[in-house]
Amino acid sequence: MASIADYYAGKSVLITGATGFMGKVLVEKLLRSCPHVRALYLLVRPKAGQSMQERVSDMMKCKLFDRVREDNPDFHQKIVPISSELIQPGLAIGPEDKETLTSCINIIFHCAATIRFDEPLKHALQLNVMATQQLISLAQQMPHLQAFIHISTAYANCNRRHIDDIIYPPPVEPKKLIDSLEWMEDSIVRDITPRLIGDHPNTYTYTKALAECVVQKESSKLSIAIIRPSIVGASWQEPFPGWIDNFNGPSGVFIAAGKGILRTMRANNDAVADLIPVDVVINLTLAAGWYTAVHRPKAALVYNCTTGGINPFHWGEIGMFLFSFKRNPLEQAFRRPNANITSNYLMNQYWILVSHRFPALLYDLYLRLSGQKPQMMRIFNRLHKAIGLLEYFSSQDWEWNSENMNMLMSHLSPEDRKVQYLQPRPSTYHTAMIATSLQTFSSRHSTLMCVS
Ligand SMILES: CCCCCCCCCCCCCCCCCC(=O)SCCNC(=O)CCNC(=O)[C@H](O)C(C)(C)COP(=O)(O)OP(=O)(O)OC[C@H]1O[C@@H](n2cnc3c(N)ncnc32)[C@H](O)[C@@H]1OP(=O)(O)O
Ligand SMILES: NC(=O)C1=CN([C@@H]2O[C@H](COP(=O)(O)OP(=O)(O)OC[C@H]3O[C@@H](n4cnc5c(N)ncnc54)[C@H](OP(=O)(O)O)[C@@H]3O)[C@@H](O)[C@H]2O)C=CC1
Repeated sequence: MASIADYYAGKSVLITGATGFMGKVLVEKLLRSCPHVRALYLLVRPKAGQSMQERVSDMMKCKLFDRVREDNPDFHQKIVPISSELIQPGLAIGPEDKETLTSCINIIFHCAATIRFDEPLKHALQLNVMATQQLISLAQQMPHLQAFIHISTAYANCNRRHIDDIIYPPPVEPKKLIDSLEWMEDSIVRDITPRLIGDHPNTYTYTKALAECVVQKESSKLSIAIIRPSIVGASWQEPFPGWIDNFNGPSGVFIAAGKGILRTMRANNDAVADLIPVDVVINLTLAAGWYTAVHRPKAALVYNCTTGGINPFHWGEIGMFLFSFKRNPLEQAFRRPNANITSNYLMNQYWILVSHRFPALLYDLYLRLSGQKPQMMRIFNRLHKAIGLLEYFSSQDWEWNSENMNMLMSHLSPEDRKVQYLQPRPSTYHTAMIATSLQTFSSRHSTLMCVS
C-alpha cells in the first residue's frame, strides 16, 4: 500500500482555516512531509486591511516555515490562495475559482471555525454549521474528491461523561434551528441562547455538535472522517518543540500565571488535563486523510484525538509545573508567581479576593497617585471573565474511546509511524509546552498581562 507521502504526491488539497493555529501547522507539515503534493488551495478572507495574498505571503514568512523553506525555497509556488468568506452565500468564491476547485481537488481539510466560547449563537451557527454545510455542497460537485476531513472537537459532546468514537444524535435538528433563528432579532436570540444550548457550556461546543450531524448526513455520498482533538497545545516535536501563536485554551492561563497575575483557579486536581500537541493532531489529520481516501470506509469514521486514555496527566500535575515559574517568572512579571489550584469554590473566592483583587486595588491606587491610568482591576476583570468560561473544562473529567485512533495507528507502516507520530509522552511534552513555548511566546507579546 502507498505510504502517506506517496499518497499525497500529485494531489490537490483544499484547506479552510489555513491562517489559524492548526491550519498553519497542517500546511507546513503537508509541504514538508509530502514534498510531492501538487498544490494546496487555501480558502482565505481579506482581514485587517490586508488582502488574502498579503496574509498568505506573511504567513509563509513566519518561523514555522523555516524548515520547509530550507528544504524547498520555492515552496510558495505550491500555495494557491482563494478568496473566500465562509459565512457568505456560496462561500463567496468567485465563479472561476469555483471551476478550478471543482475540477482538481482531491482532498479537503475543513479547519475553519469560530472557537470563541462567548460567540453569539447566530454567528457560531453561521460559521461552524452553515459554512460546513456549504463546503459539503461544494465538495459534492468535485468529481475527483477522495476524502473530506472535518475538524471537530473532543468536547462537541461534553454533555456526556463517556464519549465513544461515534456521532451522537444532535441536540436539535440543525436545519430547524437555522430556519427559526433566521427571522429572530439578535437580542431575542441572545436571550434564549442558554435555553437552546441546554447542557452545553457554550455556543462553541453546541455548534460543533450540530456540525458533526451536518457532516454525517452526507457521509453516504462522500468519504468523510471527523477528527476530534481535545485541548490543542504547543508543538511537541515538529517543526520545532514549543511552537504556539495564540492565547487560547490553557496558554493564556499559563502566561497569566507565569507573570504572577493569575494566582488561583478552580480546577479538579485529579481530573485529566487532556492536552494534545498540535503536531500530533496534524499528524493524525494527515493520516486520516490518507486512510479515508485509500480505504473509503462506508460510514464517516470519528477519531477522538486525546491523550487521557493512553497517557493521563492531571491538572494537579500542571500546577506542579507552574511552580517552576516561582524560580523563573516570565518577563515583566507583576509579582512572584504562585499558583493555587483548588476545586473548592469558596476557597477560590477567598484567594481571588486576597491574591487578585486586593493587590490590584493597591497597585491601581499607586498608579493613580503617581499620575498614571489605573489598569490592574481592568486586567483582572477580563481575566476572571475568561477563567469563568474555561473552568467548566478544568473542573470535570471525560473519558474518550480511542479505538479508531488505535486502528489507524496499526495501519501505518513503520516508516509512516516515524513521520506521522501519534502519541506524545506527557512528561516531556508538558515540560516543552509550558517552559519553552510560554517563555518565547510571552516575550514576543510582553505588553499585555504585564504592567508597562
Ligand atoms: C493558578 C493557575 C492554574 C492554571 C491551571 C489550570 C488551567 C486550566 C485551563 C483550562 C483550559 C480548558 C480549555 C478547554 C478548551 C476546549 C477545547 C476546544 O475544543 S477548542 C478551542 C479552545 N477555544 C478557546 O480556547 C477559546 C477560549 N477563549 C475565548 O473564548 C475568549 O478568548 C474569551 C471569551 C475567554 C476572552 O475573550 P476576550 O476577553 O474578548 O479576549 P480575547 O480572547 O479576544 O483577547 C484579547 C486580546 O488579548 C490577548 N490575550 C489574551 N490572553 C492573553 C494573555 N494571557 N497574555 C497576553 N495577551 C493575551 C489576545 O491575544 C488578544 O489580542 P489581540 O488579538 O486583540 O491582539
Ligand atoms: N485550538 C484548539 O484547542 C482546538 C481546536 N479545535 C478545532 O480545530 C479547528 C482549528 O482551530 P484553531 O486553528 O485553533 O482556530 P483558529 O481560531 O486559530 O483559526 C480559525 C481559522 O478559521 C478561519 N475563519 C474564521 N472565520 C472565517 C470566515 N468567516 N471565513 C473564512 N475563514 C474563517 C480563520 O481565518 P482568519 O485568519 O481570517 O480569521 C482561521 O484561519 C477548529 O475547527 C476548532 O474547532 C478542536 C479542538 C481544540
